[in-house]
Amino acid sequence: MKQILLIEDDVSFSKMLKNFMERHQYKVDVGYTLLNATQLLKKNDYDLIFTDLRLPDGDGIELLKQMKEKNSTTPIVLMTGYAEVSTAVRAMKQGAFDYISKPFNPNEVLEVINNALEVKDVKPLSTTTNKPEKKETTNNNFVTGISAASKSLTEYIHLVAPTEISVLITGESGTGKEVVAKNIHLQSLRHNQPFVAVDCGAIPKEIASSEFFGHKKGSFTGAINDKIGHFEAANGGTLFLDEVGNLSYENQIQLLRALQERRVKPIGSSTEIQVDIRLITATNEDLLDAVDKGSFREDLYHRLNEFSIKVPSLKDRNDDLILYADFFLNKANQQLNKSIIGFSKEVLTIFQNYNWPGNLRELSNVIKRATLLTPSNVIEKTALPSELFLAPKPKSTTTSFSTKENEKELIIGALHEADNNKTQAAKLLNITRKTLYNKMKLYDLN
Ligand SMILES: Nc1ncnc2c1ncn2[C@@H]1O[C@H](COP(=O)(O)OP(=O)(O)OP(=O)(O)O)[C@@H](O)[C@H]1O
Repeated sequence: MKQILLIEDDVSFSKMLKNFMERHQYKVDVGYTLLNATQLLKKNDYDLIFTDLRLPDGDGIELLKQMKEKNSTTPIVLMTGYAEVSTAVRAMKQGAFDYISKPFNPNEVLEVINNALEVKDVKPLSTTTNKPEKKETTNNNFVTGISAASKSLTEYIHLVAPTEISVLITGESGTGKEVVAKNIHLQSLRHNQPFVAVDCGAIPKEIASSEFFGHKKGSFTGAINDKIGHFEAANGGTLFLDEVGNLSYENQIQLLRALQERRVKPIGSSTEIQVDIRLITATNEDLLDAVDKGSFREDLYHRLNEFSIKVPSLKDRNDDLILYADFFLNKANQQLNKSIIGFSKEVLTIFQNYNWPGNLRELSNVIKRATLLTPSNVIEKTALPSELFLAPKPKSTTTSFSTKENEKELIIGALHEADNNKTQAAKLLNITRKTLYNKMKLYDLN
């Protein structure tokens, strides 16, 4: 049985991790401090060391140095917080086998352990040839963020997924609306049934009904075969209509009818087909505004919007940025067959200061391009497109908050940016919540 030394000062977390590892047939000793770990290492031989980066009496890097001095071949995996990823990257250069960022999921832990033990069995690490390869540690395609905005998003997904409620997902372009829709499907009772995603913005209105409901061969010029429509294809599962605001008025009527009757009739057919679908829609437009203007039917709007979820913009998920960057880097490494291990400090600062108007899609593209352009194992500023550092994010925290003239505007701006969340707005303004309340009272902003 392989033996792991787990070094973690958080007692309940280490207990949980130990139990998990033991359930997977590893023998685990726990050290709560660096001293504790050193004593255990004197007494026992371990196949793998899994250590927190920060320990009460030192850090994982010190342990790395000690092991190196002893010419140890035991792979070391560091557990880090997201803000410490660049330190972990430095540690890997000094010989750590891998790092894993908290919070991590069980599959990631297993994958890292397997990778490390595999390398130990096949090719013991030596102190001179310790150029570790960063392995993909993320198993699925959904990263659950750690920011407050991401946490409430995850909570909403969990809440609504197991129901049959129609969900309207809103949010800027590239925030991950389709990924959220897929996730709702995967967490629903319909997860073994089809998930059919349709981009309504890409369907010309003349052929929309044939796309949605299908057609019979010969029913119109160009109908050379029978075609199954999206409703029928999604039968039993989930139909996801993206950019739903782009549907023509006529298509909206057809959609509403299909949703009310739960039956569709392919063009040219005389028989109706019963369909059982769960509907999820998404839009980056203000649909209520479209309802007001009369371009979107109010009855359809209410039908689609039994529950709505707003996917936060990347600029409002600052705490998640490094986590997503790391995820996209792993993905790009795999796609481009590279093994870049991280970003320079300067690049991370540029990422934090940029506004990301294209959200996660833009971040993913920037990282893929940079991965392609980077010849070394760390992404530097030179691999980034210049718009990232020529247009820094306006920071409401700095500037002239103390000057009375614009104080009120800054507060309004921060409240708006934080979706009226006072705690978050206070954070943006770098003042306490109490000060924010006082100032709101002063400026009559209640
Ligand atoms: N939670 C997530 N974890 C990992 N990757 C994500 C996540 N959310 C989004 N992405 C990635 O970000 C990119 C944009 O996501 P998606 O296409 O779902 O955005 P969208 O809001 O539907 O965009 P649009 O409004 O343009 O249709 C995709 O590459 C997707 O894989």
